[in-house]
Formats: sequence, C-alpha cells, structure tokens
Amino acid sequence: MTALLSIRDLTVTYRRDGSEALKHVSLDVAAGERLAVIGESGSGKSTLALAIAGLLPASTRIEGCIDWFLPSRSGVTERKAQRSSAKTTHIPLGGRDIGFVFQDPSASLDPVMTVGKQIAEVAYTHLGLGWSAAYAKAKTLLERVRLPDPNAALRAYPHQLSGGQKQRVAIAAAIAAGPKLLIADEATSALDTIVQAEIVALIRQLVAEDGMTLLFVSHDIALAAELAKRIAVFRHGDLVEIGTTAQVINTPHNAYTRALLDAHLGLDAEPLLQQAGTSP
Ligand SMILES: Nc1ncnc2c1ncn2[C@@H]1O[C@H](COP(=O)(O)OP(=O)(O)OP(=O)(O)O)[C@@H](O)[C@H]1O
Repeated sequence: MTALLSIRDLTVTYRRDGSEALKHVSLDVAAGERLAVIGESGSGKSTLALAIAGLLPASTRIEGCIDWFLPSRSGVTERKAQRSSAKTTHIPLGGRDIGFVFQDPSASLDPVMTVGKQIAEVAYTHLGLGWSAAYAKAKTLLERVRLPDPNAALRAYPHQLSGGQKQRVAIAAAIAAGPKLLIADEATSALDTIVQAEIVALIRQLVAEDGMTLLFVSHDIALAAELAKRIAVFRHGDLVEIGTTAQVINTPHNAYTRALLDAHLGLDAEPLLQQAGTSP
C-alpha cells in the first residue's frame, strides 16, 4: 500500500473553548483508496477533513504533522515525501491537489457566477488552460456528472438548479483540476434518499475513472459501508477504530462502533452487512 498522506499525532484545538476537537490522531491514507470517516456529530470528522485540506481557521491550534507523498505534476514518476507540518502552509494546493465537496452546495457555489464560469475558473487557474479550453473542459465535466443539459447548465446560475444538480456542479468543480484526493464532507447528507444514492454512485464512478483517493466523511455507517473499502471511526476527537469495511462492520473491536451498528440495525437491518466489503 503506497501512502498518499500520513497523519501523525494530530491534535486540533479551536481556541474559542480550548477543548480538543481531535486528539493525537495517527492514520495513513493509501493512494487510490476509498476511506470513510464516521462518527456522531461533534466527533471531529470535519475537523480532520479540514486539517487535511489546510482549511482550518487561522486561530486554530494544530499540533502534529501531515506528510504528503505526491507524485510530480510533470509526470515524473519519482515520488518524494513532502512534509507539511500542520502548523505551516500545506504543500498540496486546495482545488488542484485536493478537491473538497461540502454538505451544502449553495454555500460553496457563488450565487452570482454562472455554473460554467465557476468550473472553468478551476481549470483556468490550476491547469493553465485558456478560457475557451477551460469552458470546453467545464462542459465535459458537466456531462461527466450527468447534468441533463450541459450546454444550458454552463449558462445557468446555481439558484436555477435543484439541490442534487447543485451538488453535481460542486463535484464537477472539485474534480476540475484532476486532484489526487477528493474529500466529500457529508456531501449527500442534505439530499433525499434517492438523490443521495445517485450522488454516491456518481462519486464512486468518478473516483474510479480518475484514480482519485476518496475521503468520505459521513455520520451514516450504512453509506460509508456502501462506498468505502476502509472505515475510520471517531468519537469525541479520538480515532477509536480503523479497519477494512468488512472488519469494522462484521467484527467491530470497539464498543462505540458496535453501538453505531446497533443504532443502524435498529432502523434498517437490511443493506449494511450485505454491502460490507462486497463493492469493487
Ligand atoms: N470553528 C469552530 N470553532 C470552535 N469549535 C469548533 C469549530 N468547528 C468545530 N468545533 C468543535 O469541534 C468539535 C468537533 O467538530 P467537528 O465539526 O469536527 O465534528 P463532526 O464530527 O464533523 O460533527 P458534525 O457532523 O456535526 O459536523 C465539536 O465539539 C465542535 O463543536
């Protein structure tokens, strides 16, 4: 397993209340894997995602380190460790090396900019394309995320799209520069069940096609089991369990993981155990 990034002893404190949102977390993310991060509200999932993306507020106290192993963009195969102390600027660039999809696409999309421009801007900025090529790329991406009429969508404003369509646009923008890592932070939580399933299927397909690594943040253990090959379970800022999806679902070591599973089984017993470890 080749690591894409390696997190060691990461502790994050939001200064406002002084309590630790993440406590001495260490984990590796393998290149090309689909890793789910689960836990109840307030367990530190988003904090981990934001720390990896270098998006935590400047006032946050961050201890520990995140080592990146990024292949050169020039196509040189040699890989080198890039240490980006969590206290300093990240070497990976958000938007280029890391695509981030948030829960609420309305908050991440600019309401007064056309969808086409928002996606084209990522390609223009990070891929060095001219505007015409960047718009052509945006159209291709809108086709890839299966917007019904990509030409019309290019000219549309976010408010003219449904919630699911907006999330597709946000995904298109997130992958426009060909990031190595796609982080989806509760990216389907605001959507109804059918649209949620469509977006999960879309993420799975795009990640496979582009060979991206996926960090899928969710409070929903069933969704996590459906999409991920490994699951990391967080509680109160601690990483309490990490393992393959089949292991975490079928033979959880931690009492909290068992409680999460029991809560799910109490609601809907069917899909979860069938899915564990069976998806490609
Ligand atoms: N900007 C912030 N300022 C102060 N405290 C914060 C901030 N963001 C998160 N926290 C606190 O850090 C802890 C972890 O929050 P975090 O959002 O990472 O958890 P989560 O598991 O993603 O939860 P949720 O699913 O509800 O977003 C919580 O106690 C939360 O209140």
